[in-house]
Amino acid sequence: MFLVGLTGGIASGKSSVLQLFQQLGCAVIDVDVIARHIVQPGYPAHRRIVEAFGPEVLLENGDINRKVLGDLIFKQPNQRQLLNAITHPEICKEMMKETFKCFLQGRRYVILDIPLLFETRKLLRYLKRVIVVYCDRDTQLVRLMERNGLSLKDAEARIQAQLPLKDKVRMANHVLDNSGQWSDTRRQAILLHAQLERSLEYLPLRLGVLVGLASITSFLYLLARCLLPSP
Ligand SMILES: CC(C)(COP(=O)(O)OP(=O)(O)OC[C@H]1O[C@@H](n2cnc3c(N)ncnc32)[C@H](O)[C@@H]1O)[C@@H](O)C(=O)NCCC(=O)NCCS
Ligand SMILES: Nc1ncnc2c1ncn2[C@@H]1O[C@H](COP(=O)(O)OP(=O)(O)OP(=O)(O)O)[C@@H](O)[C@H]1O
Repeated sequence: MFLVGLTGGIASGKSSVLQLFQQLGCAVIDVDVIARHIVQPGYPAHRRIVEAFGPEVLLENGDINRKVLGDLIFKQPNQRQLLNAITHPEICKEMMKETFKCFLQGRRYVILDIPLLFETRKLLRYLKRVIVVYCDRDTQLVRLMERNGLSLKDAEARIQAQLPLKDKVRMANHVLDNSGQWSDTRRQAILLHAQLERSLEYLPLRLGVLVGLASITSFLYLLARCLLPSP
């Protein structure tokens, strides 16, 4: 099974594209969903967040107040590092479990939406391909402000907390430009899906050819040893 990473910037359109790949029949894993799961009350990360940031980051029902915690960590890099140190190992464990489930289901490849793939870099070596969902900065700002009801200043702080999207584009194998209409992105994603399906099909084939060639070479070598007189 092969792993394909999908990343981008905050509100660049990763989840929308991931949903489309899922509709096209791909196995998908959304790391933001995992990140929300592992901070529920009762989980170790929840306890450690309260210890580190205090009860101010809790709602009345005990859930994490994501708005308060978000405002805190997107403005202060040291607080962000602290939250990452608590959540990332737990996210990683859960992601490995989900990936293993896909393997047991016999999936040929799985697409993982990992927002901080290039910031953390740890998972890059396991990925066969990386797709970056790009959109220009003004569009990203507007979409982020609208979706999260943020001021310009707060939205800019969130974008600043990540590597520039242009740098991520340079490190990608495939780029989907989501600056325009959704129908345009959808068209690009459908083409990319077909391309991925084709190219990943060739991998087992190439392996088969290699094994075949190795077997023929060994057979010829043994045959030559039997037929040729020994010195
Ligand atoms: C800070 C939190 C509470 C804000 O919650 P909120 O519901 O507002 O945002 P959500 O979780 O939907 O994340 C939205 C996007 O924010 C960006 N983002 C989230 N966490 C971080 C971070 N630590 N550093 C930089 N960008 C981040 C990503 O692009 C993500 O896709 C939450 O994002 C969180 O718990 N983050 C820590 C876990 C993490 O690193 N998640 C990112 C996936 S590895
Ligand atoms: N092509 C598009 N045209 C208009 N709106 C779009 C387009 N693509 C995405 N959006 C909207 O932009 C917002 C961000 O999209 P989405 O949630 O898919 O981004 P994301 O990269 O997953 O965000 P995050 O990093 O916060 O998880 C959403 O409100 C979505 O509906």
